[in-house]
Amino acid sequence: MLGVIADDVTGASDVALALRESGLRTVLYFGVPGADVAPPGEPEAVVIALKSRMAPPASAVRESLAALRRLREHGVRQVYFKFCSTFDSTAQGNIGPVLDALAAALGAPTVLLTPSSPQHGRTQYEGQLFVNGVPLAESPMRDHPLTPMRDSSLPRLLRAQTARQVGLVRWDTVRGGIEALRAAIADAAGRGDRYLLADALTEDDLRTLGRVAADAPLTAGAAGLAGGLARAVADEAPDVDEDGDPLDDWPAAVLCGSCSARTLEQLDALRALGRPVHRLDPVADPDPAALAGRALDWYDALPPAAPLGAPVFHSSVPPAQLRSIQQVLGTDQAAAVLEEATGRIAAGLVARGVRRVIAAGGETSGAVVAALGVRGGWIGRAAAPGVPWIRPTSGTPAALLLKSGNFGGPDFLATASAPPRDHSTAPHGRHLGDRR
Ligand SMILES: Nc1ncnc2c1ncn2[C@@H]1O[C@H](COP(=O)(O)OP(=O)(O)OP(=O)(O)O)[C@@H](O)[C@H]1O
Ligand SMILES: O=C(O)[C@@H](O)C(=O)CO
Repeated sequence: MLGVIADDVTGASDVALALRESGLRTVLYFGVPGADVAPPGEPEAVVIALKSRMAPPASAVRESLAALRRLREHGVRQVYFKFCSTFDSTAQGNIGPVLDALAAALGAPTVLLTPSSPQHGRTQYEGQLFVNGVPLAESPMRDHPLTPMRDSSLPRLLRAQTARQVGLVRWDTVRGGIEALRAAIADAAGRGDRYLLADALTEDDLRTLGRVAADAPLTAGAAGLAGGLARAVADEAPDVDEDGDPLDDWPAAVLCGSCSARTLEQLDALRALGRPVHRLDPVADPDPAALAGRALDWYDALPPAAPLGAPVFHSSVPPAQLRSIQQVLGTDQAAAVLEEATGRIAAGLVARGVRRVIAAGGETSGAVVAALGVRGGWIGRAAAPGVPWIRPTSGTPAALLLKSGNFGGPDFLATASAPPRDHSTAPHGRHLGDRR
């Protein structure tokens, strides 16, 4: 069984989908499951979603080691550490410190890793990370609210976070095939390299890397290499788990905390459709309970049977406006207020009958999952690459769609939250009663 430790919840659903699509029966947990929780069915992969990306390094390490212990108790011998395909992290971590701790605990002499995820437009070449062909530091990630990425060199980024030796596996070596790659890894290990950042431009490259890492105790990266690894170890055609799929007529709501360029575009598409949109302004109302209360009052006042479509709650603003809000409240305080308010809104919406909760942003989704008390879920159909519907096994009757900030096309949120085709259903479900 393959065990995955993911540093945020949208990343966890992204990697869980990649594993499922590569043929492994996959179960997803939010947070480290209790010792008494046995995985349902007979999964071939277990993903544990942490919310450790932005945590202080010491607690990210503690949480990751707790996840590792639980995975080992479930019989996992091979571990994948899932971090963001845009290497979201600070100079202190948490990718380096978590890798150091996992590698030590698993006795992994060298660790192969890459954030490359071509299906999401992320590629690594000569150690540089590209986002849709643009160097990371020139992509919209340079304006990320919590982890602005201002360097595209992966070796430099990782070296700032670990004392261990970082090496590079160049693309021509990867293209040279399995044997050349194995020899290059052995050479690098002989030179003392502990982390090997592997160039990868295509799914084929990731499959080659996956085959070489198929027996390694620890591998790391984004969903791309996890898929390559899964394809190397899976021996059956992909299974499809219908249990994760919500019905199209379940009342939906959209909650956006991501300020990514793509999420802003998706919000514009929702506005263009005339969807009811409510903005959360943490400066006007820095008390999360009051901010959430006002949002739910707005929802309660919407005309129940008008075909307005799913309501949208968001705090997403363009970079300049974001900076001025952060200057007033402080970055962490603004995020904390908004995340708590968003969680409260999600819980209030589910209590009012919403059964499809669509959240944009990893931290935001983490807050939603925590507020709904969801501990685990089955992976359903993909609404977009890397974005599966999740059917929780506990905590809420609602299906969840947890979208990484940058994922999905411009119409993704509109399509995913589309009202049922026949408009006889109430737009946000207060007449629908209990579903399925
Ligand atoms: N108007 C705002 N002012 C200040 N902070 C905000 C504002 N809107 C959102 N935020 C915060 O910015 C952070 C956005 O991070 P989040 O992980 O949710 O999105 P993302 O980084 O775009 O997504 P991903 O991690 O999936 O790529 C959250 O902590 C959110 O609360
Ligand atoms: O790898 C990615 O880009 C995503 O799965 C993610 O982690 C965003 O938070």
